[in-house]
Amino acid sequence: MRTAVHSSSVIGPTVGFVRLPHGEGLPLPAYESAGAAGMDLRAAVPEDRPLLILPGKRALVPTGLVLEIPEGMEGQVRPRSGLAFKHGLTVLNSPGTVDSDYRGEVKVLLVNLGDEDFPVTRGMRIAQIVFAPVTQVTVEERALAGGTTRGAGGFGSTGTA
Ligand SMILES: O=c1ccn([C@H]2C[C@H](O)[C@@H](COP(=O)(O)OP(=O)(O)OP(=O)(O)O)O2)c(=O)[nH]1
Ligand SMILES: [Mg+2]
Repeated sequence: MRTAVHSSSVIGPTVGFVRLPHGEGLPLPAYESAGAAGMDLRAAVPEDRPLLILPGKRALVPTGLVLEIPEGMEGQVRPRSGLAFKHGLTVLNSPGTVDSDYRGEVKVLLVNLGDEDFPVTRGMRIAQIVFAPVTQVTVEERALAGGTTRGAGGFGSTGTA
């Protein structure tokens, strides 16, 4: 049973959603619980032609949506943990980055890491998108980086336990 879509009391920035013709009839993404971080994205594949992803293969899945994300924000396309756990299905480039100036269709790059064929059907919730602030920095070339206690230690330099 699907639970009701919640309308959060949190008022955030507004993101524009434009539905493309092949997305007609699909529900717009929505927060599925009051405190959800992401909105689920649905597959805008033809009703009569599910997209079959074979084990080890990947597919770019259309969502039927063009977004208008405010400047200073991005959309992060992330896997749904249920699909990853049950079927080994994940987002290959996770988190996918949707730039605020992108006006093409948002697509989800799914990869099947499971051992069975996975059929993506129309309207299936295949991934989620999280909107987040972005900071663009100014590049300042320097001759040397200032010293720190860590220095160049990394990749396990502080131990494993
Ligand atoms: O999961 C994703 C990732 C990206 N995009 C779209 C929106 C993003 O703004 C654009 C470019 O993404 P990215 O910068 O990750 O790809 P690129 O390989 O660097 O392509 P480009 O040269 O177009 O930036 O592709 C998606 O629809 N879904
Ligand atoms: Mg890029």
